[in-house]
Amino acid sequence: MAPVLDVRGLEKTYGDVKAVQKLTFQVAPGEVLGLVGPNGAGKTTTLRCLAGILPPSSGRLRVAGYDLAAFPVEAKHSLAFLPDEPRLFEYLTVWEHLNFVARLYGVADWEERARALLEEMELAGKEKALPGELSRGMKQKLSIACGFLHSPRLIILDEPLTGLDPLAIRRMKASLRQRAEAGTALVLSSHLLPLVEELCHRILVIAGGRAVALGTLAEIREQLSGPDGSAASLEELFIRITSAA
Ligand SMILES: Nc1ncnc2c1ncn2[C@@H]1O[C@H](COP(=O)(O)OP(=O)(O)OP(=O)(O)O)[C@@H](O)[C@H]1O
Repeated sequence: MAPVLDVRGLEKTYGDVKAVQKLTFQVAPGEVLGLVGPNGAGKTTTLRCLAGILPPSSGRLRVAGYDLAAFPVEAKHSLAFLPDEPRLFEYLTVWEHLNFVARLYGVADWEERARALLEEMELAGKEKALPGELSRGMKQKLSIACGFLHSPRLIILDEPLTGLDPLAIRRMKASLRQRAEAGTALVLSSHLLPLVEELCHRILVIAGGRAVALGTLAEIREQLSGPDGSAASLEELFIRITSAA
């Protein structure tokens, strides 16, 4: 099956800082890839490049078969990027946000979808609220609803559960799982390693901008810990890998 996301030799430098170096990986339809690494490892930079927000210094990115540099509109139409800090329009209500996103992406049956998403995100009844009247978690949920509205083939999430309460976390995990089961590819970055362990099919560990491990948790365990580490948690492996790197 053709990958939804194909990353070849991605590099990003800021002046003298090599934030991301030679990253190559693919994400298949229905697959959830977890991106983990210590502070400053290059996770946000990688996600911003994948979303077409930051131009890479070198390398090639394809989303749903479209080269992100050559066909940015088509590639971006196929993805949603959900940053860790929800970015909303101060003077648009919840409903107007969804309407605006629907018009940007040309979603014909948006009202029906928007209603279902507001139910899913527990925002029903908040249609007329402005962002200033929403809690931090509600803003996060609205941002996620906007990202899901055009049914993207690739969803990129930076720390998706920040600010959500325990019940909302459980629901969000179920929402992400459902979308993956329906064939959406997901890339999520998080420091919450139990979440990554629970949701992700494969894990990419980066440190100092470089990939230091890529595979299923079982494969990473086998590569790194040898026979004695067969039960090592992702947290233990993470500490071993990133200390060595
Ligand atoms: N706009 C920028 N200008 C210069 N350097 C930057 C910029 N953004 C990030 N960097 C540098 O790039 C490197 C990677 O940063 P990045 O934010 O991608 O890391 P991260 O893995 O997301 O970290 P964290 O877990 O702390 O969020 C760091 O050395 C950081 O200082």
